[in-house]
Amino acid sequence: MLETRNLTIRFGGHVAVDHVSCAFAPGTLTAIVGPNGAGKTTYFNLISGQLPASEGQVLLDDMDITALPAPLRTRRGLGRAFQLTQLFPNLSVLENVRLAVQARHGGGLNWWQVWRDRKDWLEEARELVAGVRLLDKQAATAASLPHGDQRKLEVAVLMALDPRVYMFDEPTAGMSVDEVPVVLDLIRALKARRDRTILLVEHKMDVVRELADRIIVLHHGALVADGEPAAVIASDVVQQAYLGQAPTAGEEEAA
Ligand SMILES: Nc1ncnc2c1ncn2[C@@H]1O[C@H](COP(=O)(O)OP(=O)(O)OP(=O)(O)O)[C@@H](O)[C@H]1O
Repeated sequence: MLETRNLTIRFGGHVAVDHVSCAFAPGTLTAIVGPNGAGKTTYFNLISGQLPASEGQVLLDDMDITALPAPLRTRRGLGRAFQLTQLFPNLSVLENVRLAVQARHGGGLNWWQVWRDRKDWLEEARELVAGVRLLDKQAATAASLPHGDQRKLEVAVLMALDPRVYMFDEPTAGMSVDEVPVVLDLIRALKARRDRTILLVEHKMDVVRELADRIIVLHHGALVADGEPAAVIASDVVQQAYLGQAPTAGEEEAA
């Protein structure tokens, strides 16, 4: 179980994440939504350790990991897609995924001959590369890929690491229309396993509505709604703070 307690960060006088307390259970996909600047990415950064909390805690299986740097949180099972640093730019698509498979099996990230000979790991890597539709580019270096392909490769690397907590920050942003379903299918398959905690920051409400078991809403850094998707989307707080800001008929007349 991943949990944040009163998690807060201030930038000068600005409170970007404001005492957010929330628990995320395995087998649940939680979408984090909110207007631009609401604090979603900053909340992710606090959970994954990219930013230090001003106040509050991050707990993983009841262990306080607030003081741990990002790599140690990763080692404990927090996995975040879309940190380009995860990729080795000069290695091929297949090698990037193979190294992640190797890391998961405890082989570390050293490029030793002995690990290269593990045909089963190579096969697993190839299946993951096929899953993101990059087999035809398996020999290309990560650096040479167009943006959408790099993001798909990041998903494959994350799947290869198979963390207990998956964090996706706008997974389909910058992807072409034919790439989007590939990534959504993978998230769907992951969700169907029902054994992983999945956090998803996503602006596209149709995606959120379809994938999320639960939605939390951040607004000005604070948690303002939390619950079952249909109810949260219909709630006044979301309609006003996020979705429409559509004035009611009465307000239109008054304006
Ligand atoms: N390193 C930083 N220094 C100063 N202010 C920051 C920093 N990081 C984020 N902020 C501020 O914190 C607030 C929350 O930003 P954040 O990027 O988390 O919002 P968001 O909900 O992810 O927005 P978007 O949907 O546009 O990605 C914003 O006002 C932003 O300017």
